[in-house]
Amino acid sequence: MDFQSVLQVNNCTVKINDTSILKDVTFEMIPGRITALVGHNGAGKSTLMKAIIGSIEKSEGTILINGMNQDETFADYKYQFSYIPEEPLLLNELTVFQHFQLYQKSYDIPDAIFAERVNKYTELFELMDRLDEYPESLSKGMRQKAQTICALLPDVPLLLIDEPFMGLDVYAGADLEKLLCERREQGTSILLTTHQLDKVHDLANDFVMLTDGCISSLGKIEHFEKLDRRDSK
Ligand SMILES: Nc1ncnc2c1ncn2[C@@H]1O[C@H](COP(=O)(O)OP(=O)(O)OP(=O)(O)O)[C@@H](O)[C@H]1O
Repeated sequence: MDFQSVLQVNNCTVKINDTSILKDVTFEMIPGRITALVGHNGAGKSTLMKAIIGSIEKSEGTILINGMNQDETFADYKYQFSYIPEEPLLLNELTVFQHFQLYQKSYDIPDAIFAERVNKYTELFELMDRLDEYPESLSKGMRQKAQTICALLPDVPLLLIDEPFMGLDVYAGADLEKLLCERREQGTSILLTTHQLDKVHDLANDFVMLTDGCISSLGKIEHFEKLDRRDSK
């Protein structure tokens, strides 16, 4: 086992209704880098994200974060990552601030760090005046911002982000980009999906390309630049 990898996905197959959506997927991420998961619509990117967070069952393979096996130590495994889904998954009965508190409790975030990050991120994403509101009164972009802040509150080794810039205005997108770079400098590894190839080039160190549920290529971002761009749409 290679403990230098923050994420190891080994020979993963995921089936939905007997159809293989992911087929024998194997790749790893080394710490402190941003990896872009790219591929056309329906290639299996979100399914792979869901397999990593454990919300979809694999039929074969293993997934390890920091050497912790998803199938053996799930309680510890889940503290190794936070996840921003493509569509915000907020709870109707909790206010924005209560969502933040839920993350504080789940990840044992010390009060001082929690207060500092809530202030910093809500100011940055202009949610300061929305803390006591429920998700239904927020716009989609605001819900996405609240969800993004939740995932950025803990210090986790691995951040998983499905379409991070979807629904964010250009200012919020640029702020998020800066925050992700800041986190990478602090040693966090980030796996993100995006169709925005300019972002892939600006942000990522590595790429993994999925084609029809299989990895069709992977490597350093410099090599992605040499690929035919039509392959990644
Ligand atoms: N719950 C489901 N039931 C049946 N098929 C599904 C289900 N979820 C995903 N699929 C199928 O799995 C394949 C991969 O879907 P997935 O959402 O992972 O792709 P994606 O690469 O994230 O696409 P996009 O870029 O459009 O977000 C698609 O063919 C999709 O129809």
